[in-house]
Amino acid sequence: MVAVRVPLWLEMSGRRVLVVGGGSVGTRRALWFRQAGAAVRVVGLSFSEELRRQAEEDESLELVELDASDTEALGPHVEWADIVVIATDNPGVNEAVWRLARELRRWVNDATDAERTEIVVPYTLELYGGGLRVAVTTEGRTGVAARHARDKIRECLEGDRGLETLYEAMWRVKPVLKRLIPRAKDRVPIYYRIDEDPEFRDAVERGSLEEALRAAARVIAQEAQRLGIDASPDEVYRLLKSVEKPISPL
Ligand SMILES: C[C@@]1(CC(=O)O)c2cc3[nH]c(cc4nc(cc5[nH]c(cc(n2)[C@H]1CCC(=O)O)[C@@](C)(CC(=O)O)[C@@H]5CCC(=O)O)C(CC(=O)O)=C4CCC(=O)O)c(CCC(=O)O)c3CC(=O)O
Ligand SMILES: NC(=O)C1=CN([C@@H]2O[C@H](COP(=O)(O)OP(=O)(O)OC[C@H]3O[C@@H](n4cnc5c(N)ncnc54)[C@H](O)[C@@H]3O)[C@@H](O)[C@H]2O)C=CC1
Repeated sequence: MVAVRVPLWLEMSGRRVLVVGGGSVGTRRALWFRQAGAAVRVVGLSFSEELRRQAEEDESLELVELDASDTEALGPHVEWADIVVIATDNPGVNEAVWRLARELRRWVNDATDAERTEIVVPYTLELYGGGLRVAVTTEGRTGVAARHARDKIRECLEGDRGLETLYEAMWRVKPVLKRLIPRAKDRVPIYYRIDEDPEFRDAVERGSLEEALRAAARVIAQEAQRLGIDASPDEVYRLLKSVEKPISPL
């Protein structure tokens, strides 16, 4: 396995995940992918109480009783999936499933072997109702250190009012700029003009969202006018205020 994996955020709705093993790890992974919107099928000799309960009320969570060492029976389930999660407590079975999934060119998340897993599930935290998310991993070298790092990052970010104000101001700026300034080449430098504007910075540092939005509106109107696009600071401010929150938390 290569040493450096590429960090990515994946949209999982419309995707299918096969989890092999219905114990505590299989349960965690199944619910994690299910929560992210994937259809999940769990194959195992037995299933946790939690999986059974959840599967009863969720038609996108399916439980199939099957011996995964029977690769002929498992084949169609692997073919059905985009991602195969390996999570049984039998190393021989895990190895066989890994081979089969690789043969069929499915992405593999091997929860039982950090070296050979293709997809790593990191330690995560969410701020601002899921608007800002952080993922930390040691790629299986030591989860304990990754967990501590995650908790330290949380402590550092949670108390930062300036960062929260910056986030709250800037998610409103993006759709307004996209609407007002059609060309990306013209638009992109404006994000930095706003970020560097002394009044904007001062308002952000003091945690004043209203003043930050006023300053952003002034910079945007100024830059728009320079490009021959007519927009007053008051109009831009109203546009900024009317932007709807871009995400709904998981
Ligand atoms: C590679 C990876 C798998 C992947 O990416 O799929 C991996 C691999 C392995 N972990 C093992 C053990 C444990 N993992 C946990 C917990 C979590 N482990 C998670 C991720 C990852 N674990 C990925 C890399 C993460 C990184 O390094 O940054 C979390 C974040 C997500 C989740 O699992 O849902 C979840 C956090 C839950 C939370 O805190 O919320 C606990 C604690 C517990 O279970 O409560 C233990 C037992 C105690 C211990 O060992 O620390 C073993 C067996 C070791 C052995 O046999 O000795 C292997 C296999 C191996 O090492 O080969
Ligand atoms: N990545 C992680 O965070 C962690 C990974 N692990 C690894 O995950 C493995 C599983 O751990 P747990 O879920 O706690 O074990 P568990 O004992 O709770 O569950 C094992 C599951 O595997 C299933 N299984 C066993 N043989 C099977 C077969 N032939 N076909 C189909 N299903 C089969 C069982 O039915 C059961 O549902 C551990 O052995 C360890 O290697 C363990 C802890 C954390």
